[in-house]
Amino acid sequence: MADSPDLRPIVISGPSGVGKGTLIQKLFDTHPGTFGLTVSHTTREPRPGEVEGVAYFFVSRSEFSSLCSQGALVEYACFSGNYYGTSKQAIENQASKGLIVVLDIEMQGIKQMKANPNFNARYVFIKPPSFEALETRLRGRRTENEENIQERLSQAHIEFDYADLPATLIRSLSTMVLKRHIRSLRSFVFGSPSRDHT
Ligand SMILES: Nc1ncnc2c1ncn2[C@@H]1O[C@H](COP(=O)(O)OP(=O)(O)OP(=O)(O)O)[C@@H](O)[C@H]1O
Repeated sequence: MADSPDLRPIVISGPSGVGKGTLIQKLFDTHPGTFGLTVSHTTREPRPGEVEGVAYFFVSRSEFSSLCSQGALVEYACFSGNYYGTSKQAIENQASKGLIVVLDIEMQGIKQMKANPNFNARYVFIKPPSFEALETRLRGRRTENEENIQERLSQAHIEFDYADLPATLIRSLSTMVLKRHIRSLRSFVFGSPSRDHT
């Protein structure tokens, strides 16, 4: 009898411009019907044409906060004042169809996932052949202005350092970061400092 397939999610991370999107597209193109993407939750307003449950699950800040405190999200982050997160349910929806979920997650999200002992995934960090190659790829994409490119390159140094840390140290740092995240989300949503000093 054949072994059952390993359906643990594959979590891809790496500095901006390294080629994560390109790689994921290639995975889907070369192995149709094998991989799946998840629909994220967000507190941002839907844009015209965006369909609930297709582009995102659109929720209020307090709904997002309760998802968080119920442990329903495996990771979340705030960009431009809006929260975005990946739910366990979204992953399970794809896994129940026999698909391997592929997630493209930035460093803060990786820290949260690694701090969660109930989230079992395979982590892949994509490194460029050199820092110069990363800069060439970022510039070659022609989607960013100079300020943006510099920001992304300095963030890349932080991500390389993180990726090179031993796994045990990453786990303990991640737990601390996760607790801090939950506290700041609570005070952002409810407008008062948290009394949780865990
Ligand atoms: N293996 C590769 N060798 C050289 N160039 C590559 C490689 N993979 C991707 N590229 C090019 O690098 C640029 C960045 O790729 P891509 O947009 O996939 O990066 P990304 O990691 O998804 O970035 P972001 O996190 O900012 O979305 C693109 O122009 C792409 O064509």
